[in-house]
Amino acid sequence: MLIPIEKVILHKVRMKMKTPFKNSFGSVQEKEFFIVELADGREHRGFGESVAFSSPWYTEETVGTTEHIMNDFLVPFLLQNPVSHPREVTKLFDVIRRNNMAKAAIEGAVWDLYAKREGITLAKALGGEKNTVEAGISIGIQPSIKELLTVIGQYAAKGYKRVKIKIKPGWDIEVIKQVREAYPELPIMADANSAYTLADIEHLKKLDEFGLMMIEQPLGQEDLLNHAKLQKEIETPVCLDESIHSLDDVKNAIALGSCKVINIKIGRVGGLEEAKKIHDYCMEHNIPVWCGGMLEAGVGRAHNIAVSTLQNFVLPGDTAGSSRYWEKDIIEPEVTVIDGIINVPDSPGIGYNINRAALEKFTMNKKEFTLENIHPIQF
Ligand SMILES: O=C(O)CCC(=O)C1=CC=C[C@@H](O)[C@@H]1C(=O)O
Ligand SMILES: [Mg+2]
Repeated sequence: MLIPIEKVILHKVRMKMKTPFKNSFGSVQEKEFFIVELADGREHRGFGESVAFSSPWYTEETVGTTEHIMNDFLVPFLLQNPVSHPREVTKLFDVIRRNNMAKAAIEGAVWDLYAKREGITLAKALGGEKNTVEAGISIGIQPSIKELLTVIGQYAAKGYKRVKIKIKPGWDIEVIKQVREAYPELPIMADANSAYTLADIEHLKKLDEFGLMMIEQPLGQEDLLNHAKLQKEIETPVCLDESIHSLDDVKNAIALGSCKVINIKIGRVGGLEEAKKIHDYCMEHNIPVWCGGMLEAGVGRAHNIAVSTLQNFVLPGDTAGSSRYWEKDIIEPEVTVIDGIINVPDSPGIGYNINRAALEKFTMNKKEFTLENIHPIQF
């Protein structure tokens, strides 16, 4: 049976984070994004969240490109071509190259709508089995090592299952050394966001003595070959983030030996269906995966929790609680982390309600699309 989509609403939202998040590229504090709302003409509403940032420092997508691609292509195309299962959306959108974050925002909303219509949780619709997921925390670059140690202490006290520390040249070996000395037992990892090149191999080898769970994306996003060379030389497992946009990228990375761990971000890989395929492939190849974060508000967070219930998400994700970034989230209840654990909600779909008052408060503008008001798309 087709999933009837009568109306698509794109809420353009702006939320201010409690504190800026700083990595090797720069700093984010104001986050603009879209909440995609799909109405089935009955009582069900499906929600998705776009994750691209305002400028193209993480991948090439931005809030502006997401808006253009959703408004002018994806939304009209979906309204014209109803699907009977969310897995068909990936195939439908395949005629449009890349723009994975725009695709994922809409595909995620179709999954939520589908699960709600079926009366099952999104986690179950995806084939997830866990009732709880482990949460890690990602900590941006701090003004000093002393401040970093304090921030880590606060999150360690909350029971987060692992701490990710951002590194870059000049803020790396000494930082990790001091963190390790201060917290000898804490599971820690480092994320470089491509701040190094293969010429830094001897420098990166120095990280081996600190027992890191992994180093995330040390080299450039196109550098699968060099990551393979690096992985052969260092003991610390390499995890790929920015290099992975599809199952094909994962196949290449594993065949080359470029990494031992994969960070799956639903937006970066174009949606939940591709995320699931990557998960399954990694499981067959003994590559553990975890769910990366994009500083999401509640809807995106809920999708991350649902995908993390799949069996091979064996490492804690960047799925912190709502209060990590937001004074007030747009879902209710908010996501809470207790002793590093999130209870997977058991009501249908994403399992959290939209707090309409909060959503309205943060909405800058809203566009509604129906079959009657769109320009037909043909390829
Ligand atoms: O959502 C979170 O809490 C994770 C944040 C995080 O570590 C990242 C988000 C976006 C870009 C990067 O800076 C970084 C990452 O590379 O994983
Ligand atoms: Mg990363």
